[in-house]
Amino acid sequence: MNEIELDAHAKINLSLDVIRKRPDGYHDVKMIMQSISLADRVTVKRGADRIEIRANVNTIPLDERNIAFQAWKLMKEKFHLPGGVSIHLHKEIPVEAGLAGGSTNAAAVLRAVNQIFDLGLTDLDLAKLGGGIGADVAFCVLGGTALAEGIGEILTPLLPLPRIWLVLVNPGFGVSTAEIYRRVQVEKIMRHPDTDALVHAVKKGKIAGILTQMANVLEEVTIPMHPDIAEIKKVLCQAGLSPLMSGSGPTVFGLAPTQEHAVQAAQILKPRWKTVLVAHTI
Ligand SMILES: C[C@@](CO)(OP(=O)(O)O)[C@H](O)COP(=O)(O)OP(=O)(O)OC[C@H]1O[C@@H](n2ccc(N)nc2=O)[C@H](O)[C@@H]1O
Ligand SMILES: Nc1ncnc2c1ncn2[C@@H]1O[C@H](COP(=O)(O)OP(=O)(O)O)[C@@H](O)[C@H]1O
Repeated sequence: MNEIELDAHAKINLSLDVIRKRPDGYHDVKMIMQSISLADRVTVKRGADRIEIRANVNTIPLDERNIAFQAWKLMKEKFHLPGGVSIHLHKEIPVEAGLAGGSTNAAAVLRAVNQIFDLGLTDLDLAKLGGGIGADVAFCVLGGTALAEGIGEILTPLLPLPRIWLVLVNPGFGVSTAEIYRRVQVEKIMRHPDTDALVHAVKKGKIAGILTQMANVLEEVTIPMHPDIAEIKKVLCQAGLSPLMSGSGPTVFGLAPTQEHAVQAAQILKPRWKTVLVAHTI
């Protein structure tokens, strides 16, 4: 096999708690992660002795700063792979959006290289390798619903949820994850999510329990910097959806009772915000 094309799914955080700042500057977190249907299309092709990255957008770097490049470099060095690859990223996931757009591209490259070079690695092997590239990469390899701890790389898979429809609203500007974590003051966090209660609700597939427990402590940092996010949450609430900021933001997702409800709410929101998408949990 010389070429492989994969869907690289985005994630949302049904909850996000920051526990402490670590001596290495990273933060220990506790989050419930959920893969969603929104996806980039990643094509990896075996090629001459170099790496080439192309994309359908001009908002991401196409050199060694691209996390897909780092994923290939890791695999090439670790497994002494011959030659190079050409990678095409068809981005559908907004950039710097809190949806793990970069991490999921890296995860797709790990999976594709494993198949193209017939390395025989398991998803768990790949997730472990991914943890060395970025905090969210391990989850993006495994996908589904999971409790993430450590810096995000220690994963406990949870039972898949029934399909939940959602509306994603992205205001059209990016947020730097590093900057948001730099500004977090753990001792000043007002409301920590009850992660155990949320895990329980997820295990029971109780959507009502999930809705009441969803919380993201990074909202306390990102929203004062970008009040647009509070406005999006308000409008989603008025449309009958349960809203939460994903990751470090700025994308807000709203859980809808039905697909029709999500589609109708999205129609109302579309004229106002740069990107409004209907998706579902997978
Ligand atoms: C906030 C979350 C929630 O899922 O997602 P996004 O908003 O990025 O999608 C993640 O914790 C983001 O994970 P990811 O985006 O992979 O982080 P990385 O590239 O490894 O780190 C970017 C920077 O964020 C900070 N960082 C990241 C993760 C973490 N647990 N503690 C941190 O302090 C570090 O300063 C790091 O240099
Ligand atoms: N393949 C990629 N796709 C998206 N962003 C990338 C990629 N490679 C590197 N980046 C960089 O990663 C940073 C975070 O982007 P992204 O992963 O989309 O956001 P988030 O961490 O909020 O989910 C941005 O500065 C972006 O330029």
